[in-house]
Amino acid sequence: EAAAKAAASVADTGAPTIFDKIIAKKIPSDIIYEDENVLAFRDINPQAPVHVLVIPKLRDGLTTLGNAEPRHVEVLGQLLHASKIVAEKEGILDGFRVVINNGVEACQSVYHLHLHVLGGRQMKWPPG
Ligand SMILES: CCNS(=O)(=O)OC[C@H]1O[C@@H](n2cnc3c(N)ncnc32)[C@H](O)[C@@H]1O
Repeated sequence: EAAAKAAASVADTGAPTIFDKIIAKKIPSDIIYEDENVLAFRDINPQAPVHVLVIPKLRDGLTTLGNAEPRHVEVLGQLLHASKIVAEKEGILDGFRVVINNGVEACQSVYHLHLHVLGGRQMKWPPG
């Protein structure tokens, strides 16, 4: 438990994640939006009719939001703006949720920062 938590907060070891393969177009993905800095693609295990992941193309230490530094402010804004574009494209601008899972207790499983854009159904609150 403690070890897992420590691991989750460890700075970027540079170890590739599955998202590196998606960015490099080495494995297939259903891309919804892409620009110079950001990539958005459908989640492989959707938790809602619309479930899209929004990631920075350059990780640069951004394994988790908890590892964000002042140098990341611009890309953090780009990720949020891209999330809005995804919601617009998916027709869920009037009802969507943006989720960042940070660390083991938040069920983070891929250590490359990503925003979940979820929608297309009535959401519940509080989240589980
Ligand atoms: C439990 C949340 N854990 S998480 O917040 O870390 O989210 C990781 C997300 O990546 C998704 N994922 C993993 N591999 C792929 C892939 N190859 N293509 C698209 N999405 C993927 C998972 O379904 C999961 O929702």
